[in-house]
Amino acid sequence: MAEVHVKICGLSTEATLDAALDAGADLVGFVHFPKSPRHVSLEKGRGLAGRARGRAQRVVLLVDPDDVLLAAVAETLDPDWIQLHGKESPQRVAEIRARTRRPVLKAVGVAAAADLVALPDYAEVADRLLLDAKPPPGADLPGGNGRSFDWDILRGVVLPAGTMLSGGLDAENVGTALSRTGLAAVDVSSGVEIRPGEKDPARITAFVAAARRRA
Ligand SMILES: O=C(O)c1ccccc1NCC(=O)[C@H](O)[C@H](O)COP(=O)(O)O
Repeated sequence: MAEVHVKICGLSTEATLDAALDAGADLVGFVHFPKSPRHVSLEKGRGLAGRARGRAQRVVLLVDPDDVLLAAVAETLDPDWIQLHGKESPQRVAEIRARTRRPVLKAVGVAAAADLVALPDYAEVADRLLLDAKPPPGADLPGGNGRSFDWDILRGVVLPAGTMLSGGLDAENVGTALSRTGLAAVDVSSGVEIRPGEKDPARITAFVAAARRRA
């Protein structure tokens, strides 16, 4: 059985980035979205992304970025992936991928089976999909809310290889989530934090170990 791919998202300090790298995370995510408690400036992101180079795939997380920001992010952080967590259309995803010449991880919000209808169009243009719990109405953040969706919605659904499961995961439930969905890649933010924006090295280590154990 292929090893589970683990992404730790919303890293904003050298110490917690090092914890994720030492734990063996495959991808590390840096949020550039000022409303987020995990937001990092482009300069801070440059330092973190540089620190992780060669040790994990570096993902910069953007929400409905314009072309000016995209150019600045590509130049400053030189990310391995761009994660799009906003309302980007499939056409915009294709544009961003072409413009930045970086692989794109497109987040799709899931609350009900109807939300899966959009997946084939995004799968056509994005390099990977990330299935996250749809934010509650009026939420400040499009992601990073520590909420999960009903994983049984995915039962019997054929998903592209590499599709990541996200939303409300932690060391306690990630094994069950992997077993129930059959996916082989997970992403976490809140579930490895002491409080919003403050990652806990011990929880990061525990999450990676639990994901690798599966259920
Ligand atoms: O993490 C954030 O603060 C964030 C802000 C704006 C857009 C997306 C954001 N996070 C995206 C992620 O990839 C999270 O890891 C994902 O939504 C899961 O979050 P959580 O449920 O807290 O584990």
